[in-house]
Amino acid sequence: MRTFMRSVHYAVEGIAYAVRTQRHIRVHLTTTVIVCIAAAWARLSPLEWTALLIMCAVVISLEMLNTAIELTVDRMGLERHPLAKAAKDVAAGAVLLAVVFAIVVGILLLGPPIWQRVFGA
Ligand SMILES: Nc1ncnc2c1ncn2[C@@H]1O[C@H](COP(=O)(O)OP(=O)(O)OP(=O)(O)O)[C@@H](O)[C@H]1O
Repeated sequence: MRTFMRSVHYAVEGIAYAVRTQRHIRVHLTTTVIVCIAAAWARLSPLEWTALLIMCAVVISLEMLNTAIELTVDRMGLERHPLAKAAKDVAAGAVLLAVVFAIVVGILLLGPPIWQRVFGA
């Protein structure tokens, strides 16, 4: 149990570090809060909430892994290298893909109910 609590403690330290140092993670967290307010206002079903929350979690988690990869690459050496570039670019690409899919899911789920409530059509 002590080992588990220590692991949780280190994980929370990791989350705090990411939030403190990474502007993109703060942007994703703010977006998640806005999406949750919109989902509550649009009265989404539990299944729709699940899809939205999964997408938010995927984006934030991938952004944190992207940060971990950037830190690891920089720790190995700050000189320019094509493999360092590829590692960082692939990690950034993973975040971008997740963000694009999250936007599509958000529009599909939030678009129609918000449109209906705003324009009554
Ligand atoms: N050591 C390196 N060798 C070659 N190219 C690199 C290296 N470090 C960074 N790059 C290139 O510069 C880009 C930006 O890298 P950087 O480490 O500044 O991350 P970032 O995109 O600014 O991330 P963040 O804003 O989240 O800190 C990388 O995607 C990569 O293309």
